Amino acid sequence: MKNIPTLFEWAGDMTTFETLFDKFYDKVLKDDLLQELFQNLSPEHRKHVAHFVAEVFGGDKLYTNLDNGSHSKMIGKHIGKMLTEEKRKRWMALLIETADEVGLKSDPEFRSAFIGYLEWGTRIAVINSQLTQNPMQQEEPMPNWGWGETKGPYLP
Ligand code: HEM
Repeated sequence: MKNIPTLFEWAGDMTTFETLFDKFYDKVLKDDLLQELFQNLSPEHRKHVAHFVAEVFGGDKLYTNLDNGSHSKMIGKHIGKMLTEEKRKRWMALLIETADEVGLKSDPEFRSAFIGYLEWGTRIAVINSQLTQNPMQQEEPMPNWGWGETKGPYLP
């Protein structure tokens, strides 16, 4: 395959990501374990997370350019939150459930990369949430996530 699409292109467009996180945070706000953590956040929170993940997957840089975010700012949001493994697992479970419900691409290659990123990102969030100061420099670049070992999209 000559032009390998980014994970963002393979998944769809910005609406794909915004819909995924919109439905996800609807669930989070009804969840016994996670509700408290998220109940006072602004309505923009879900859009920011959608933009962040879309940008990491190779989409337009809306988190950086529209939301005035950066990798360091995102890391900073988790500092001191004292997230637990139980909460991380619930966050993952609800997002994967939502992905199926909204019909996010479900081919093995895409889901492998998607889950790989979520495992990485959520575990880092838990680690950083135990800290009292942000360890990341402001100028650190955003992460880029690709297809990984599967090397590309599913080809029938
Ligand atoms: C891949 C994993 C994750 C990504 C990409 C991510 C992304 C983000 C981003 C971009 C923000 C900032 C939103 C804004 O600017 O409004 C944020 C904030 C937040 N995240 Fe995460 N997050 C992840 C995992 C988690 C997990 C596992 C939890 C909890 C179980 C969590 C809890 C929070 C909370 C509570 C905030 C808001 C903090 C505040 O503004 O007071 N995150 N996250």
